Amino acid sequence: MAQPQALQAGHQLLTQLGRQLPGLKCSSSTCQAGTLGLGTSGLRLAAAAAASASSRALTTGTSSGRQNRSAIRRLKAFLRDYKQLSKFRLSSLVALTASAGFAAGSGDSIDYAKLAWTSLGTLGAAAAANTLNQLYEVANDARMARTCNRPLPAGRLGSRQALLFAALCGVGGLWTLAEHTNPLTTGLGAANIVLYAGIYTPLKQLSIYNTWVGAVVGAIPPLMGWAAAAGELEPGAWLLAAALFSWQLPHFLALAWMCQDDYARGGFRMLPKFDPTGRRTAAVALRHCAFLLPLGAAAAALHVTSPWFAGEAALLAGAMGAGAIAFRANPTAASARKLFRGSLLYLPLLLAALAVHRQPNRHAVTWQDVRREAGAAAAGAAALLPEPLQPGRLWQQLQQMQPGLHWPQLRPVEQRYGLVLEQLQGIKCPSRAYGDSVDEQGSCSGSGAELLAEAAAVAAAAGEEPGDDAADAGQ
Ligand SMILES: CC(C)=CCC/C(C)=C/CC/C(C)=C/COP(=O)(O)OP(=O)(O)O
Repeated sequence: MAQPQALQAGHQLLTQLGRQLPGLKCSSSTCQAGTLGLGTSGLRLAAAAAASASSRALTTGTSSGRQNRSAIRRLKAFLRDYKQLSKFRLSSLVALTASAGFAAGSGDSIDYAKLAWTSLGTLGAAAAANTLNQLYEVANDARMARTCNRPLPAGRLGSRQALLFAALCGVGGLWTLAEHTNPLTTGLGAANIVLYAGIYTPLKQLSIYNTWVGAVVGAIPPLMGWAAAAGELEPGAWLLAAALFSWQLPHFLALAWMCQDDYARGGFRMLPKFDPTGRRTAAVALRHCAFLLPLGAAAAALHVTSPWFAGEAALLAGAMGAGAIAFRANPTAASARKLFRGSLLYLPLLLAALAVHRQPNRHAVTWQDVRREAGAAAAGAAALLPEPLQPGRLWQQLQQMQPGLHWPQLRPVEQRYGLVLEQLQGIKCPSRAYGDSVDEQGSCSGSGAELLAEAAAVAAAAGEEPGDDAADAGQ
């Protein structure tokens, strides 16, 4: 019994140590054990306990059990390092904002498989960007208590491993987006890696405006999600991006205020360093909380959400704004921490409210929807339509929209519908392809479902009057 207990004690101490490392406070000045509240003697004690536990295990334990445990420990440490390299929590939050964009940009139904691919691709791209960011900042991170235990400055991973990981995540993420979404989404993902790793990251050491550029980086993932769902960027997408932009300023400025000495040690130029009274920092944070107040009303006005969201979003922004007001009145580490924590609550709550009150995007009919419905309609039509089928009114409308289309002289009718749909794939706005209502400017409205219902009605009419081409033509 003594052996497992001894092992457990050693393991617990090491685990405790491991847990405390990522929780370093940014106010400490070094990355040594003293900052952990354990002290170097505590560290030695932990190491001694672990060593004594393992030596006892050596004498009494079975070697295979020991090997298994040590292999599991190594695997866990390995995974933990790569998780840190990807800034997994931040990358997951980024993927979540892309999912929110996808849901908001979707039509009547959400294509969950595509949503999952979009989130996964975004996660890969964000992990690549975060790894490149850490590769650039090894020396800076080593000087900061908040970041010195990251795998690169701590020496647990080398730059070649990190570069390979960045390449794998980046290529994998962008390939996933290219394969499962569209060029717009993939292009935004690629551009965002360049913006974050190539522009924002060096700018952190050059100008306080890095925070604003970083806010643009954080605003792009919801655009990616929307683009993946709808194939284009509509006003609702820009509204979501604006929300993410404004949210990041109070969030990152509060963090920069709390950790200002640490950032200065790292060589980063953050606004608080040049703002000893905190008035400018607080004013920017407060201004962006104010920008968030009417966000929900704008979303409701654009039919992105129901009007309920207007009230809820205003309440959430008001609560975060109260934190910013308190910070402005008394810019201390404590009031900055409150604002920071408030911002951490704000975003998931806002996204949850958006998901609950989302309204279908009338402009977005996914090709999955169209194909599914067309398949069903075509199957029904095949049973009813007389042969040969002549191009009817619907077809004429489609040709007006897209003059290059040709009528496939093929039977049976399912194939014909299938081929027409194949040709329509290239059209940017699927509902426009259906020609339900297209205004002078070429803006599209209506939905594929409406036209398919019309197709089914025409098919049914043709079935009632076999051979009557006029019915098919809808004339
Ligand atoms: C699709 C894609 C490429 C998305 C990228 C999204 C992304 C990485 C957003 C993060 C935005 C941001 C300013 C983080 C802070 O970085 P920091 O360098 O200040 O953080 P640190 O101080 O913890 O290193």
